[in-house]
Amino acid sequence: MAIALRFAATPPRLAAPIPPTSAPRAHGGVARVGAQGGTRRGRRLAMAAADSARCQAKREGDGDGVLAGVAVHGGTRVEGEDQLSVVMKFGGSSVSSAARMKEVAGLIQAFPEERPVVVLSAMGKTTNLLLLAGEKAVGCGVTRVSEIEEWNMLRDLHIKTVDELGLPRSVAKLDELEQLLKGVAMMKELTLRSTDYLVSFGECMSTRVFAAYLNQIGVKARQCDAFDIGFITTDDFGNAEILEATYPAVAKRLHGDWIRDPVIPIVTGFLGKGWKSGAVTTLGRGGSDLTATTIGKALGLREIQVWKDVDGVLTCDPNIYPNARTVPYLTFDEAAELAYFGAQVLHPQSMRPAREGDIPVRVKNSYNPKAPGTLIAKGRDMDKVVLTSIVLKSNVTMLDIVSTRMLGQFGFLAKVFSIFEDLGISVDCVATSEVSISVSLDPSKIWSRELIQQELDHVVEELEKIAFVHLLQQRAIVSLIGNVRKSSLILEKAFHVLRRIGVNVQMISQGASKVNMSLIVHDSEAKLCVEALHQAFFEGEGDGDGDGDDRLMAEFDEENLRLEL
Ligand SMILES: Nc1ncnc2c1ncn2[C@@H]1O[C@H](COP(=O)(O)OP(=O)(O)O)[C@@H](O)[C@H]1O
Ligand SMILES: N[C@@H](CC(=O)OP(=O)(O)O)C(=O)O
Repeated sequence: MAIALRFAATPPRLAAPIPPTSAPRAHGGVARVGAQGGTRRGRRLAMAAADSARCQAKREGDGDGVLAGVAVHGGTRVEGEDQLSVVMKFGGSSVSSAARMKEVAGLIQAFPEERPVVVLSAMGKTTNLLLLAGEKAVGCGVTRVSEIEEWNMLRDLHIKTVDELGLPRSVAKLDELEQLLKGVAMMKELTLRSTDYLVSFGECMSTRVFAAYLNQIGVKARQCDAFDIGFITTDDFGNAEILEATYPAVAKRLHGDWIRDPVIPIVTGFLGKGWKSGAVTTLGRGGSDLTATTIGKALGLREIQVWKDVDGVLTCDPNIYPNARTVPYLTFDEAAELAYFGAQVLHPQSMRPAREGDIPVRVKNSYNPKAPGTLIAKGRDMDKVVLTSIVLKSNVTMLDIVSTRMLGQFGFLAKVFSIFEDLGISVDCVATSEVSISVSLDPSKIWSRELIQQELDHVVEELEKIAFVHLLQQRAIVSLIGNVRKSSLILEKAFHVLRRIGVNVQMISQGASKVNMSLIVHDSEAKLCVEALHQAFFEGEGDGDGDGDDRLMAEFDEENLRLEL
């Protein structure tokens, strides 16, 4: 196996750290300049822009109610009481029952000075249940739809929830959903397009129930379907991309509605409208985070909050190793890399709008709102940062591709990658030498779908026309997200730990992102690696034999301690 290690050029210096704030801040009525208007000149420009937009809105009689107080997508803005101020996104784990919805309503009420846009996911595991119910409906026959276990589970959950919240059962759209499942059973067919429509019921139901509950307790709210308020996407059902036109459209709609009638918008996460088909699309699993950051950028909001069931982004997946700790600060780049390499806590694309709009993202725990959470922003002081988080992506397939031709030939890499492009397969990690290339393949073209064997056979067949190919399955990528300026320190320590536990690394890759070093190991050893690396980097354990290794560990512990202080 060829091992190649590519080091990045000198990383850029990042900006000063951002002061922590443990709870959303109030602004009263004082105009505040957003992140991009931080300088005096910026502030003057922002004021001028706001004034001119206000004048224009006045001149135009505020036609359809838009831009009265300047809501600029991704641009400088001035915040006042006529503006929505934050996004609060609550994931499925935060709204999994009536009790949880009451808690979330309490959280929104706890910050009366905020003017939030609320984004909700489907309740609990509803999306999974809808997908399974749809699959079963295809083969079960119309008369047996009512027996589908997953349909019964999600129907019972929604009925119990509306009953406990004291709402009419009709709020939950369950009849419509049952009709749809019967339609699928009748047609004996579920396309990607109809799957998205089916799955959209999860968010359509949770938002309707929650908005009705807020109104019932006297907090004025308006339910909004993302596909009706300007979320315009590609027509890639199951994994649609948000198009640029979304930003002005969403800003116009949400801001206009707010000016006309300032009640809290409760927006369906995860959904959009295909620009050609006009049909409902979904943004890939976990896509409500992306809905939230898109709204944040569209309206140029002060902060995007994503409320989860953990105390923020953690040093590793707590399901893999429960001693995981909260990471207090992250840059957008670190968070994006972490999400892309498999940390389920954030949608892989969700950092993009936040980064482009320079809107800080706060990851909070709806079960423990006092915990400060994680603040994700453009820059942070990286001087004392060594390792930030360890991410594991399992069930990865690797290909070792060795050229059949002589050294020094050109175009080999181009040929290899054009084959991947033609077959629509995305590559995660790459390591190259003169005559060989090792790649790991993204196990999912569509977020949760595994690369199927036929596709793999096809890739190998194509590559074998130009190279010797070895297919290696059941591998795992252990990604070390950290300060690449300390890459030697990180790798020295990591390899020391891995040698100690007897694990052989099969490939190393360090991308240009400057925050991620990826090690490929066998799947069966991956969990052990994460545990041992976590203990060494975050729990201060050497191997205890009192030699230089322990001194190295002590040096690391000292650095980490300084960081914590
Ligand atoms: N590095 C990590 N930090 C925090 N949570 C993680 C991490 N890796 C995986 N997770 C998992 O992600 C879950 C939160 O994400 P998700 O289920 O999408 O939340 P929600 O549905 O509330 O948006 C946690 O419960 C945790 O099990
Ligand atoms: N309900 C969708 C979208 C989503 O974002 O969910 P969550 O926020 O619970 O991860 C899903 O399960 O993929």
